[in-house]
Amino acid sequence: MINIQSLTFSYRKNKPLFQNLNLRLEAGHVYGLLGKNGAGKSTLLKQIAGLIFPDQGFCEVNGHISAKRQPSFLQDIFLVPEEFYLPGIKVQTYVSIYAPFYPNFDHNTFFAYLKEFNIPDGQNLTEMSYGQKKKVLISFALATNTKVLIMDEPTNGLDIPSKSQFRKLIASALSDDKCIIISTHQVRDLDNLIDSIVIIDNHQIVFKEDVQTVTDKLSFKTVNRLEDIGTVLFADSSIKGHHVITPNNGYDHSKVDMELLFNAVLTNQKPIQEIFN
Ligand SMILES: Nc1ncnc2c1ncn2[C@@H]1O[C@H](COP(=O)(O)OP(=O)(O)OP(=O)(O)O)[C@@H](O)[C@H]1O
Repeated sequence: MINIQSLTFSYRKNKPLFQNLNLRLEAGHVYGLLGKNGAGKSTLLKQIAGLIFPDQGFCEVNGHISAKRQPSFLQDIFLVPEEFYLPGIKVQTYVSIYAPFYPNFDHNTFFAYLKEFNIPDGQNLTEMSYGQKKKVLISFALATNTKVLIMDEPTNGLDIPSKSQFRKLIASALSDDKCIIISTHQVRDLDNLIDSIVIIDNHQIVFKEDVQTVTDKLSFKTVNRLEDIGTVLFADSSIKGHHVITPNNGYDHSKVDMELLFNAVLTNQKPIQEIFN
């Protein structure tokens, strides 16, 4: 569904952010895009959405080259940016202006999502807090029914109950023909929602695996003594003990600790990659 090939891009001369970056994303998945500050997550999402253009290579979405920004491409992709501006108008007016750009927009679902988030639909957007505006934008994004839905740090600014509502809404919106990409630092917010993990680092995609494959090949556990277990691929200690990643012997069914996996991939990349190759 999304095919990025040999993407090279820099904001400033001689400082490439991406160098021959390749990535394929399929429909029917919720991808979690992880990376350090400044790794290029937002930039990559903007490249996919056709908001900025490659220096070399291309991003192709459903057969359309993003940079060409054809109407048939734009009506089937929606990006919820990390920072956004909403005009000072009522929610209903906002919908009547912007929904027509999306032929599959579902008004009933939009107002149902707003209700789920406790946002009164008669309110003016200028009278809303940042979190409330974000809920309007997320509801709008989901109601567009676009094949590709991209969200940059969507849970930033959401209160604790809204985070679980958000997970519920995304899970219910996913279908076999949709691809959802979420960039986040708040991996715990998206636990149980993300089914594939993509990590960007050092101008490249350094890890891309579905959660099932990760748990088939790796075990995540907490132990008191590192000496008691065999090969340790990565360990992080806390007062609760040593949180470790070990190769899975084939019998373990542990839950992925995304934070631990992220730190492991960034600090001990080669042995982890070898397990997946
Ligand atoms: N408009 C711009 N002009 C010049 N440089 C930019 C611009 N936007 C981003 N950058 C630079 O590109 C790099 C990647 O930025 P980007 O926002 O894509 O990273 P990120 O992974 O989303 O970071 P964060 O986790 O902090 O949100 C950073 O070094 C940033 O300073």
